[in-house]
Amino acid sequence: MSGYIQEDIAPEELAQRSELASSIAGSVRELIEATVRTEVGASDIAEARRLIEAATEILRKDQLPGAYGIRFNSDGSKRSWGNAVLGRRNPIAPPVVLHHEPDHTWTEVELGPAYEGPAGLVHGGVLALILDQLLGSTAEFQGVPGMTGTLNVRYRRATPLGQIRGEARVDRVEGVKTFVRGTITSAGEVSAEAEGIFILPKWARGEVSDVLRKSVGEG
Ligand SMILES: CCCCCCCC(=O)SCCNC(=O)CCNC(=O)[C@H](O)C(C)(C)COP(=O)(O)OP(=O)(O)OC[C@H]1O[C@@H](n2cnc3c(N)ncnc32)[C@H](O)[C@@H]1OP(=O)(O)O
Repeated sequence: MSGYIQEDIAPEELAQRSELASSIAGSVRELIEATVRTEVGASDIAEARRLIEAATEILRKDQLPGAYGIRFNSDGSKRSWGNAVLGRRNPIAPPVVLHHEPDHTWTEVELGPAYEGPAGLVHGGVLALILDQLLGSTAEFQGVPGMTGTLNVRYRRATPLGQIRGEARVDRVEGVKTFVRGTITSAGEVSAEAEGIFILPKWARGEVSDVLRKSVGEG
C-alpha cells in the first residue's frame, strides 16, 4: 500500500531531523495558540500575516510531494511524523507522547485553548481523536495491530482544558479483531471511556502484516 516507505536514516541524522521537526512544529503550535487568544488590532494582524506568509514561503521552497506517510528504518522503528495525534512534524497534533508498559499504554497531554469545545472544556471530538490513536497504538504495541473499525466513546463528565491522562489496554483478540479499552482521566476522575475494535485489513494480512506486527510507532 502506498504511503508506507522504507527510508533508512542513520541515528545521528535521524536525531537531527527529529529535533528540527519538533522545533518548527512547536513554534507553529505556539502561533496557533497565540492566534486563538490574540486581542491585537488590525495593524498588528496585518504585520503578523505578512510574517507568517513569508515563513510559509520559506517552508514551501522544498516540500514533499504529498503527505509524510509512514516511514520505516530497517531496524523496524517507524516514523509517523505527520500523524494528526502523534506527529512531531504536525503542529495540529497536541502532540501525544505514548508510554508503552508491558500490559498497558498511557499518556499525559496538555490541551490548551486550541482544543476547546464547550467553554473552557475539551472538544469531544478531540478526546475521541486521542482515544482512537491511544487505543490503536496500544493494539499495535501488543503485536495485534489494525485499523479502527469501530470506536465507541462514552463521555461521563466534562473534561476541562488542561492536563489529561489517557490509558488503554487490550481487552481481547478475536481473529483479526483486537478489542481495546481506554479512559481519559482529568483531575483524578474518569471523564471519558472508550472501546475500540481494531481490524487487521485484508490487504495487510500478508507481507505488510509482518512489517506492521514488528514495528513500534514513533510520532
Ligand atoms: C496502526 C496504529 C494506529 C491506529 C490509530 C489510528 C486509527 C485510524 O485512524 S485508522 C483510520 C480510520 N479507519 C479506517 O479508515 C478503516 C476503514 N475501514 C476499513 O478499511 C475496513 O472496513 C476494515 C479494515 C475495518 C475491515 O475490512 P476488512 O479487512 O475487509 O474486514 P473483513 O474481512 O470484512 O472483516 C473482518 C472481521 O471484522 C469485522 N468487521 C468488519 N468491519 C467492522 C467494523 N467497522 N467494526 C467492527 N467489526 C468489523 C467483520 O465482521 C469480520 O468479523 P469476523 O472475523 O468475526 O467475521
